[in-house]
Amino acid sequence: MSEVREAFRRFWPLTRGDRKWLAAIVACVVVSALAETASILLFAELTDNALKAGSLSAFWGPAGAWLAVAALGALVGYLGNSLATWTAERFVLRLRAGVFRHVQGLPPHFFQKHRQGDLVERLTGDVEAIEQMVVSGVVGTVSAAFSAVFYSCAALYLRWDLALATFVLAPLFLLAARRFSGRIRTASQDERVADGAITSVVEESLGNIVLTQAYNRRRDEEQRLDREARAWMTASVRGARLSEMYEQFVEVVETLCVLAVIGLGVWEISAGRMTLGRLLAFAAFIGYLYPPVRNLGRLGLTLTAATAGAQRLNEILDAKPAVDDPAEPVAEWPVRGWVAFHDVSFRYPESRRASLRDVTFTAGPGELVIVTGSSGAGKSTLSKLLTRFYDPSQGAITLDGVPLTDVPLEFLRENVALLPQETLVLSGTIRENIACGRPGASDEEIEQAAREAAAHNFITALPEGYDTHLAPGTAALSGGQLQRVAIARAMLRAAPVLVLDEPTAGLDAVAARQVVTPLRKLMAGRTTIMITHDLSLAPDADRILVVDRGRLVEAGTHRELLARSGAYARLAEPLPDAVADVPPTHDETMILRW
Ligand SMILES: Nc1ncnc2c1ncn2[C@@H]1O[C@H](COP(=O)(O)OP(=O)(O)OP(=O)(O)O)[C@@H](O)[C@H]1O
Repeated sequence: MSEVREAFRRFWPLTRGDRKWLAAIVACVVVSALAETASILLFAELTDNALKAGSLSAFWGPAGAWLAVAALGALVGYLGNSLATWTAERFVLRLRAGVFRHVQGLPPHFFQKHRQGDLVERLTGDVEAIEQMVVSGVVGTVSAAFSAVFYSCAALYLRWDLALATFVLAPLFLLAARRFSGRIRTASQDERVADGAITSVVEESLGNIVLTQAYNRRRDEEQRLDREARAWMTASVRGARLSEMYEQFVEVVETLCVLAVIGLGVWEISAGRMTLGRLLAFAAFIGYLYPPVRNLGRLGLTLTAATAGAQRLNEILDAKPAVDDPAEPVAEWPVRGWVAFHDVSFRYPESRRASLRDVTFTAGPGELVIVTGSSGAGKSTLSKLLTRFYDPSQGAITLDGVPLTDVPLEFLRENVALLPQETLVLSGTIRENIACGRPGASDEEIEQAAREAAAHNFITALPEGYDTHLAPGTAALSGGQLQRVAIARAMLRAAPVLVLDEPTAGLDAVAARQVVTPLRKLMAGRTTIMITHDLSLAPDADRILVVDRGRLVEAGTHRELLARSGAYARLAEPLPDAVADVPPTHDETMILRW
């Protein structure tokens, strides 16, 4: 019960703004129940006065009134149900948007911990389960309670003694619901977890289809899906079996009640204490009473099933963003691009070892600072701190002398552009993919950026040119081409500070060279921090920083560091002194001619 209370405490506030509609829905339900009560009483009158007496003149009055009451009930029922669906969907819309907004602000390690399919399930199935509890559940409970009270009162009004005799069996319904609720909740929780696991397996397998096919992993993937699907089947069958058991048990209790009413009725009629019309009306009230009582019992089950969804959603909502907007942000200013790390140390949440220790360096406008080092040394971590995915555990990072923690997040990310290791593609056309660098950019500006990124020619050679559709994981462009689209996006962003994380990773030598020229254009006049293993641009760098196990072990120019014969010299060993000066290949020449 405390879980239900907790779920309400958290999600009920989301109905703010719609509560007047909830009240209107309940009013519709009350009017419908009243109309139904009136119809039954009119039916009794018709039976006793018109049917039994065979009098047509006694028929018209009650018949007309019954028709009017039925029409009113239908209209109000239609209004109430339409309103209920609209309000419920608005709640789902608001809740899903809120959870999605929250998820979007969560740090990278959250997404490493949660499988995508599971998150999808939480944003769809679990969100709807909460609606079932908070909106439909509340409306359903209030409606069922009102209806139950009306029909009970009507039955008591007709024959209080008979009514009390049949009510004795009512607690059986609630007892049954109580008995089943715990087990139904566990089954529903298992079903949701399994649902998420199935989505995850499908998504992961299809997203990795090349690996699956190339390494003949189809059978393994099928087995993985089969395992999850069987877990889902078991949970789903168990849930359905329990619900069905409950339903059938309730049917038996209902039959028991009906038989009791008929038995008592026959006795009363034979003793001349009741008319047939009254008995039929009484039986109808008792019959109408079952669905609301039954619904009240079932609502208990819905509630327990929904708490499973609420717990899963709470897990997401309780995850905290790693960074927040500053409480007192500095006013925006024309950023020059002075970046400084002051004794920065950083440990990932839930990690025991620091990934960066006492890192200090500066980079100024127009400078290229290359950060290199062995794999796992902490280079990408440095880029995550500079773009404020995380804040340092110790020390500070400043932009033009202002601590990043005082800079509004959106403004920071407008001025510090990141080109991450994996080329990121949005679902949309090439034009939209470039334009997301600066929303609102004109077609001319987009094409100009593409020209500078040496992307214009290959884009216009595509059948649909700039309107070619791209989607994550399915882009029909080469790695080098995608990287140049990303460079065009960064060109358009025109941020004073650039963070390039392995801009040539995954590209072969030719593609890498094709990217170098646009990269140089992109970096011109900006503060660039390039994280890379590829030292072909090292001779151009104003400073090279060598990171090893989280520490800055060397800093200097290419020549200075080579002369020192230390860590950098070992990293650069296989390379000639100035690889960047090699004459262009045939493909490079083609690119330069574009
Ligand atoms: N989310 C995380 N949680 C815990 N530890 C992490 C996380 N991400 C990275 N690390 C650890 O931090 C250290 C530095 O990682 P980082 O990705 O910065 O290395 P890198 O130098 O960029 O490596 P590479 O060149 O292979 O990309 C590694 O030991 C890594 O295991």
